[in-house]
Amino acid sequence: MASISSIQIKIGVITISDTAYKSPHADKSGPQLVHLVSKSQYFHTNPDNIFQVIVPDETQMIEEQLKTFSDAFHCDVILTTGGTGFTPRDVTPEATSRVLDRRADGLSTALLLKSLESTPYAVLSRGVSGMRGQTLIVNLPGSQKAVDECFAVLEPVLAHAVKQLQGRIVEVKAEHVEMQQSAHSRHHLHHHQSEPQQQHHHSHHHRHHHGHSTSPSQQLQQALTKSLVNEAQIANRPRQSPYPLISVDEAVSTVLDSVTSLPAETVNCATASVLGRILASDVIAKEPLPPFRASVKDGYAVRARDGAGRRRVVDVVTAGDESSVVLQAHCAIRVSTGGPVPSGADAVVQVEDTKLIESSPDLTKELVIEVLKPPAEGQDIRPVGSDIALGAKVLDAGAKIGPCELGILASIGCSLVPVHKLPTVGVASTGNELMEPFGAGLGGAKIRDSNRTTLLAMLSSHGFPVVDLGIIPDKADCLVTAFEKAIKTCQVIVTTGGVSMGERDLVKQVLTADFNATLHFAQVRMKPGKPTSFATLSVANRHPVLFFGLPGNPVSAFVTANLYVIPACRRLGGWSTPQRSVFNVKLGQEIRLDPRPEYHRCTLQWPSGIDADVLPTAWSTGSQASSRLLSCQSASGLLILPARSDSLLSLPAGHVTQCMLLDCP
Ligand SMILES: Nc1nc2c(c(=O)[nH]1)N[C@H]1C(S)=C(S)[C@@H](COP(=O)(O)OP(=O)(O)OC[C@H]3O[C@@H](n4cnc5c(N)ncnc54)[C@H](O)[C@@H]3O)O[C@H]1N2
Ligand code: MOO
Ligand SMILES: [Mg+2]
Repeated sequence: MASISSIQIKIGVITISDTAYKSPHADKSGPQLVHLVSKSQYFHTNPDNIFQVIVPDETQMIEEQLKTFSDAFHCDVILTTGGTGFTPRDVTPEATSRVLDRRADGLSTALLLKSLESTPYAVLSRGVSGMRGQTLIVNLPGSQKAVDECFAVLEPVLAHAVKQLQGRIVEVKAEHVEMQQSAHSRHHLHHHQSEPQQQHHHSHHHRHHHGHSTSPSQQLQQALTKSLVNEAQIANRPRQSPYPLISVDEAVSTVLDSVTSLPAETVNCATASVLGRILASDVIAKEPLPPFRASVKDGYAVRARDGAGRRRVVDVVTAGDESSVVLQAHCAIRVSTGGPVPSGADAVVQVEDTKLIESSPDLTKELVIEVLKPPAEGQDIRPVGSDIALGAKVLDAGAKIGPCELGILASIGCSLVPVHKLPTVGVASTGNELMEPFGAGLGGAKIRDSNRTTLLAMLSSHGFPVVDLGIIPDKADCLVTAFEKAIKTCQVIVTTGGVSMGERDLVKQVLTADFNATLHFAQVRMKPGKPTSFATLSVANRHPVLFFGLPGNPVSAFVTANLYVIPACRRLGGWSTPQRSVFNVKLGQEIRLDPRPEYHRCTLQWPSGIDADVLPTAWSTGSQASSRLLSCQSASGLLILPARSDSLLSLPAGHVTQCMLLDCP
């Protein structure tokens, strides 16, 4: 029993009832389950690890909630109560079945048998059980009495089920051994007090710092509690940010200086993946263009030295054809634009500069024409390689492959090119308040997660492969689990939220304490985006992983992603000048300054005349609150405004200031 009772279980309790959803006080079974769970003798559940919600009898909302507890909160067990009966609104088993990967009917049968001891009506409960990923989900009936009875059946087996589900059987065995050994060695402890106290050292053990040996029980402890951050001691947190406040320029240079381009890979020019990529080496033409002497005009191939005058039309070549005739004196071969100029000819005369003298009676042949002006040698002929010479460098290393570059590669038959690899960028939103954006209705103090949608779309539109890392609750363990997983597949990890001064702002602590990441900066003198944090993580045999902890406010996340994340990803992808273009604009209106240098969203009106001195006019998008994403809607640029000072409170209309262009590089 002792080894079983050491397990920490994270539990989600969902009351499923229209009535309880409308009046939460009516819910007795949910609180009862929480109570039973927290006082269990069979396993430990820290109060922070019990999540409880009420949802109505709506299939989609039930499904969403099960997924959130399983996929985002990484609950070990989800217990539902209610919605298992026969009324039309009872849909819990259907919603649950839709999210399960595997069924565990034995559990539901056991619950049924237990309930049948009290009432024959228990047969009307349709609850199901099973697994979604590493989460065990069990439907319990709605009544408090049934909850008590069913929990009594579940309680003794839950911990074992969780361990099995998470593949911790080996650790369980190791723990038995370790317990026996430690009981043995405790007798000898006081004899070794002059030796280093190794048992304290594990608190400095970082992930990815292999080489420390940890005992099986320490490993088990880490597997269970994950983070080394002491998130409970909120009174211990600093009351001022310990990180220096740096300038935007310094922050941008810090980011770009710590990033080098990813190595090259060869991509096929016939695939869309090549567009927007940066060439890793020069491209040399292995074919000339044109590959033959090509006519520039529709007309007649002639010998220039024959001058003006009559020519017999001896052959015809249209584009794509060849002529086997070698042109003789005072003859002409009719040619078309792009067709090969026959040998013997050294000029082309356009049809406009000729006159028809004689044709066949059925008009299908031109027999004789007259060249009206004396032609010059080489006239209207594109020599071989005149557009692209054989062996010439057509594209430089560092060039971005756009539509024309791709066309150039096509024109010389270059099907494979070396380009810098693209970083895979993972995007997560952190926050206990967040719900999936496009799912069911909101409740309580929840808001919809918009940052992930914005950032994933922004990164994809810049051509970077993205991974949706979901919503991570503001819990150190959850952050550790999510980051560990993300590091395996992503070169860049972008989170939003959890980087400021709040007690649940744990991102930086987890990065430094649990991952030994180098935190380069965590405060930037800018509005929005002050708590923007940037860290790098060394991973063996790989490019360092870049970590951007962007602020949670939607505008702050958008602006800082443009300033830091996009340039960093571009540099990884091989861009030598990855920053957005900055140019001068004229303010269309007076703009009041913020105490911090501000990146003020604006629309731009481009001058239509040809006056070289006229600049685009910039207009504010209105309230610049960091929470108001509407301030970014239709914004073409970010005005780079200085901080307010006593002598400068606002900038007048007509003032010329710098603007960073958002809608193109
Ligand atoms: N005592 C202080 N408090 C705050 C400071 C400060 O210096 N001292 N800085 C403020 C500034 S500036 C910003 S910006 C925010 C940044 O906070 P966090 O990065 O810790 O983000 P959260 O606290 O998690 O959330 C802030 C805000 O944004 C909303 N949010 C978060 N994630 C999302 C999302 N995915 N989609 C939509 N909205 C989201 C969240 O609900 C909060 O309202 O801190 C200030 N506080
Ligand atoms: O810097 Mo925060 O991003 O103002 O809102
Ligand atoms: Mg915060």
